[in-house]
Amino acid sequence: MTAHILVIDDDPQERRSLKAVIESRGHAVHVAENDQAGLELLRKMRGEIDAVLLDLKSGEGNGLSVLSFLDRLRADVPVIVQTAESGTDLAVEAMRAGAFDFVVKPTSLERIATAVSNALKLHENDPSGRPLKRGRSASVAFSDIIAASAGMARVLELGRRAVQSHLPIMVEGEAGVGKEMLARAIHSASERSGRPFIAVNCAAIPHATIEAVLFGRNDQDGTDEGHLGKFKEADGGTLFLEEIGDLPLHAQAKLLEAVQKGEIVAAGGRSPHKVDVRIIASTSKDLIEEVKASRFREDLYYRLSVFPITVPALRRRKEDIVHLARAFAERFSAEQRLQRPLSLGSGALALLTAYDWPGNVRQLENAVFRAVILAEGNELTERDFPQVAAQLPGRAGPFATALPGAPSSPAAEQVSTVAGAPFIAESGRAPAAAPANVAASANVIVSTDESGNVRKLAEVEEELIRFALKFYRGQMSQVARKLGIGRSTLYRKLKDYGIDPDDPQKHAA
Ligand SMILES: Nc1ncnc2c1ncn2[C@@H]1O[C@H](COP(=O)(O)OP(=O)(O)OP(=O)(O)O)[C@@H](O)[C@H]1O
Repeated sequence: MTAHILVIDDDPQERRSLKAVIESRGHAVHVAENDQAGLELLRKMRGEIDAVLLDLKSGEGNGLSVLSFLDRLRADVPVIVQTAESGTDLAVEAMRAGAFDFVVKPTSLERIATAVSNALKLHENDPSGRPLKRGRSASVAFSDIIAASAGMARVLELGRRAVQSHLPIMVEGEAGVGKEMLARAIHSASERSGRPFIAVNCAAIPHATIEAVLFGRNDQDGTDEGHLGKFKEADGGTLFLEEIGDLPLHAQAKLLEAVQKGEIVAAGGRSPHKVDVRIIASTSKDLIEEVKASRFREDLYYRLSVFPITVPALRRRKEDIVHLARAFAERFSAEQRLQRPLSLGSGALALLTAYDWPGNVRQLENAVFRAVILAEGNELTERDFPQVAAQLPGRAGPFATALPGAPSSPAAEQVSTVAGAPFIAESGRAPAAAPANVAASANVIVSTDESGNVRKLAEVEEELIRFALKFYRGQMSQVARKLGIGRSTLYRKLKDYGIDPDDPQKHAA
């Protein structure tokens, strides 16, 4: 089948070469010389482009504008970014923003052709939605929410309690933490479950039309059925107002009235209509700050935040990562009709746990999805998560060759076999979840002494600080940040333990 590939590159020579190599694989190529022209083509050919190959230095927007455009569009198009060695930071940013893959120039045309084939493979396997924002089933039960950490157990407890009440709920948390999933679970467990759950992303609707979208619009002959408005659509059910902090002030005033009186007035109309809607709002912004800056009405804030639930970022509940990754691997294996679900090797699990996941559960879900689609064996290994490996400092993994800008050092070499995170092991043996080679590595912190007793906290702390100094090559602010302590505390501890930051392995005489 001929696929349509859009190449965005400002260098005419590069465009010609890329066009030739992609066409030689039987695909049709469309070229654009900058982001703007690329966006235009995407708009015109919406639905027809199967993958985008984007040079990150194209145009003024540094290519990232195309990614945010795709994001806004929730377009079903994998994007492969190309960048020069000096632009690898940008490439990593792009991966976070949802790019499918990246290649660092100079690279072989073969590597690019393979990246395109992989992207098409992914696209073919999931034509329903862009991997970054996968669709979710309408009905979500609390039992579908994977929660192994104490933080998430608390969220579920609050969620279950919220089911019983009729109060508005405010779900707070970074993008991708699972706010909508929680809102859906609350709806499904409530007596409103037989009625609609309507989600509206306030950040995605132009200010000029938001009132009509929410409250409907009256045409001259009465209410236009085509513009019922989300409140009416949700009547008897739940209205999920995503990114409520982005609601413009004029719509906030109308929303306040709706919440206070249970009545709405359609845009252009005068008479109020009764509605019975439970509101669940969500925000990734600090709404108190928005109130202080007069961008959000204080009275509305208090009305909506009667029952606040904060979903913690994934990096603050790392215990969930392994469980989530396994569940996603199982789900995607079943979706791909694999004979047996793909398992996750201990190296892969350690890698996934070491990473901070700025895009939270959604990013993890996409990483596992990509890995399942492209996997060749029965088990997912570190090699199946090259983007994650590339973003861990001091890591020389399979990706190091593709990412010349990645940090490398003797420390990096030493930790490369153990996925970037120190394991806490019992004396003399590696933990079950750790790779077999972990015990032999410098990346193990032993938790018991030779007589089998738990070691002193101070000893373990000293060892961890020495490890972190080596791992981050003596970059004190990074070491302090990663250890979760202030710089002055770090300096004090160095002094207490007699650690020389320039030679952390040297023991004081
Ligand atoms: N605890 C969880 N268990 C299983 N899947 C989860 C969990 N949390 C999130 N997900 C999945 O992660 C993805 C992102 O979740 P969701 O859309 O609910 O996040 P969000 O916080 O509403 O994101 P955004 O603010 O960007 O819209 C979804 O596909 C969801 O199914």
